[in-house]
Amino acid sequence: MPTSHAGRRPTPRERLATARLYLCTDARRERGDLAKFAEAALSGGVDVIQLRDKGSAGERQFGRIEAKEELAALAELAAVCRRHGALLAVNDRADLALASGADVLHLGQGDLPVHYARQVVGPDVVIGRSTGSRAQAQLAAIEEGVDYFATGPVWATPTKPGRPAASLDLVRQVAESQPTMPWFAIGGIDEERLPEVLDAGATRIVVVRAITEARDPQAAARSLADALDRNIAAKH
Ligand SMILES: Cc1ncc(COP(=O)(O)OP(=O)(O)O)c(N)n1
Ligand SMILES: Cc1nc(C(=O)O)sc1CCOP(=O)(O)O
Ligand SMILES: [Mg+2]
Repeated sequence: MPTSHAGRRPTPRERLATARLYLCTDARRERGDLAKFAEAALSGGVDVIQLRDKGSAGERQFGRIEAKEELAALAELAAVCRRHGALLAVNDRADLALASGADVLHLGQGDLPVHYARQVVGPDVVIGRSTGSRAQAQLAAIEEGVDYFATGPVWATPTKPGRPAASLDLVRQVAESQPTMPWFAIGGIDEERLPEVLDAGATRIVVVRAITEARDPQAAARSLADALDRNIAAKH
């Protein structure tokens, strides 16, 4: 547990300030190995883990996760995150962020407006925003109550079907606008493509398949985290 902030546990916002690798995962209902998977990903260097379970079309089909099951999965993740000093994020639902004691609530463009979400989760929970264009990113960067934003999809991705690629140009534009809040590139990013994202000016990324579908999630997270660290070190 990091205790560099005058011996006390750093706040979610303080931990966000240094976060560079953000993972979204489903509840792994098919495999039943959520805690083990999260342990591997966090050991590999993931800073933020978001539960994002919209259902799956695997061998056994799962619909979108229900609230009670989502809370149980969040409790499993919370225990692992606590051990690693990592941030736990809830997707879409302010009520579940409050109920689970999560550190982060991530809101899309169609989700609850931020000022209502803030009333539900309180002042200390980090709130993130999805953006898919330069205009949305510019708004999010100054939106009251928002602590970080994600921008993409950089490449079209089966994880978010039907969403056309925003391209590396969006990453370049956002980087050039020098937002003062943390921002992450998302969508189609893996170890192979990471150098292009970093060249375009991102220093933080969100991934799904690059870790959830890796044969060795810990090694996959480690490779991404190391590359992000090298990039940050080269900029100083
Ligand atoms: C960190 C992060 N960034 C973007 C998203 C996408 O959010 P949204 O646009 O609301 O889409 P869904 O994930 O809800 O399908 C995210 N979840 N997390
Ligand atoms: C959940 C999500 N949101 C996106 C956005 O652009 O807002 S792209 C995305 C999926 C990213 O998955 P992968 O790393 O497997 O490509
Ligand atoms: Mg959403």
